Amino acid sequence: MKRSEFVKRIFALSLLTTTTGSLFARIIRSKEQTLIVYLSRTNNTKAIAQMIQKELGGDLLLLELAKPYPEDYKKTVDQVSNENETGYLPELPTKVYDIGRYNTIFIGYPTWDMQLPPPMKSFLTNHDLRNKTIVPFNTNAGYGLGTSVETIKKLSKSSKVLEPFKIEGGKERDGILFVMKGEKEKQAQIKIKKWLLELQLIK
Ligand SMILES: Cc1cc2nc3c(=O)[nH]c(=O)nc-3n(C[C@H](O)[C@H](O)[C@H](O)COP(=O)(O)O)c2cc1C
Repeated sequence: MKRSEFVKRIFALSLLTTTTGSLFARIIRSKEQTLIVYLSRTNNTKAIAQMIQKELGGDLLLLELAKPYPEDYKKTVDQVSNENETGYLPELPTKVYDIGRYNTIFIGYPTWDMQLPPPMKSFLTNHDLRNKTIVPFNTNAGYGLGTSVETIKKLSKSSKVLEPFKIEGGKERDGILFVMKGEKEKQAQIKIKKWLLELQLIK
């Protein structure tokens, strides 16, 4: 890597800091004006985020939590349900200070409680997403997107929200965790390509 390119990359990374001052969010690659931000507990949504990045490029950002959810599924379900009822927005250690440089922001999440997960509500609330193109993508246990896209539209103000991608992922309730491998992974790759073509984000 040339020195100038290295400096440019470090600069891009340094624009992402945590509120505690420690570096950095997990940016895998710094390129273009696309940000792919995702929340993932059992890595299905993460796999989809990585497939999108492979097709399109862009910066990949895992949404981390100041206080992670319990490992226990049932306890997590109860906590999420409570947060949804009270409108509690969990604290995120990460803020993307240079959000202005991105035109297109992919928002990836699992369906939780038939809603947008509270941490993603926090992310959308904490960032100025006016006049962006927002592209939702989702994995779920077979029950679909719930109210998540309506919530994204509400929280991203005047941004244009494109047609979401959704695919069946894990079923943690039944002990089925990561499924994006083998034939399922291939199907997902084909489905993502078709979706991005339809959105005219790739040619
Ligand atoms: C707290 C919690 C709540 C969930 N609620 C739903 C739901 O309401 N509907 C649904 O289809 N799947 C639900 N799921 C299943 C996840 O959406 C599904 O397993 C998804 O693929 C997980 O993505 P991940 O591997 O990226 O974490 C829930 C999972 C968790 C952990």
